[in-house]
Amino acid sequence: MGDVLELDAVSVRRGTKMILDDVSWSVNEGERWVVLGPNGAGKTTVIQLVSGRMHPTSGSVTIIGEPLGRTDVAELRPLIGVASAALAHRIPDAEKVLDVVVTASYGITGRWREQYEDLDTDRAQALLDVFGVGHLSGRAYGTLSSGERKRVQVARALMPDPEVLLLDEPAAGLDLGGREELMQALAELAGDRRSPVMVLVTHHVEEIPPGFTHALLLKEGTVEAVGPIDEVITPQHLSRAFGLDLEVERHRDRFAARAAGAHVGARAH
Ligand SMILES: Nc1ncnc2c1ncn2[C@@H]1O[C@H](COP(=O)(O)OP(=O)(O)OP(=O)(O)O)[C@@H](O)[C@H]1O
Repeated sequence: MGDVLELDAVSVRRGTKMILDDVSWSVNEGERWVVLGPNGAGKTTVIQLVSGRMHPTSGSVTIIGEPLGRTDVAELRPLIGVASAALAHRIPDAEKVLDVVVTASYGITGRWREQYEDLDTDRAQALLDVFGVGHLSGRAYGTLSSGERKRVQVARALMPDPEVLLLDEPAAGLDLGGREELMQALAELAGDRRSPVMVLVTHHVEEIPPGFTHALLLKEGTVEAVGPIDEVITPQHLSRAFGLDLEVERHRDRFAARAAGAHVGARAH
């Protein structure tokens, strides 16, 4: 099977700063990837490249078999669903939740005069239902909690039935309940073979949903480790990437990490 996404020796430079330095990565059909690394490691830059929103300074990017630079990105965009804080900021507060999702068929935010087929509204409602926010479809987006908004954003990203789903920190800012509900919904999505290829960016191993198969671990714009998730999410690799001695546990399908030697009650009074 061919690569769905590929970075080949990609570097991105801004001024004198190398944001990505010789990064190679390939994503195949059926895979669910987590892109992990500390602040500033280059995770969002990777997402911008593979969503066709940025070109590399050197190296090549291939998106769904099409080389970036020799392809009309406008044609590729509907094939790539993205949920990110940057895109979420563009959703008007007054927009009805159903419309937030339905407008994604046309790659726009803000419903204005477009006519939608019943089929589209039915699909949007079904996606909201899958993420447990179907009962909010008539509400204004601005009235939702951040957890509810995150789920609406993922439903929106899935609306055009993309071949790739890119999720940039989908659990950021959620409380424990909100995070766990989102993890469950993403785990179900990851476990469904009809789902698109998934790439999820996070700083936290606790935010990797069950069913994710591979990981790309970045450190200061370079690849610290890449491959099957069990080979990448190890104390050695995470300690090097985050620059401190870490312990990593795996319980069933979830990971947890903490500083080595950190024990409850260890703080002196
Ligand atoms: N236009 C720019 N000019 C200079 N530096 C930039 C520019 N855009 C991004 N950077 C820097 O590139 C680095 C990588 O940014 P990126 O947003 O990809 O990291 P990240 O891993 O997503 O970080 P975070 O976890 O904090 O969101 C950061 O140090 C950032 O400051």
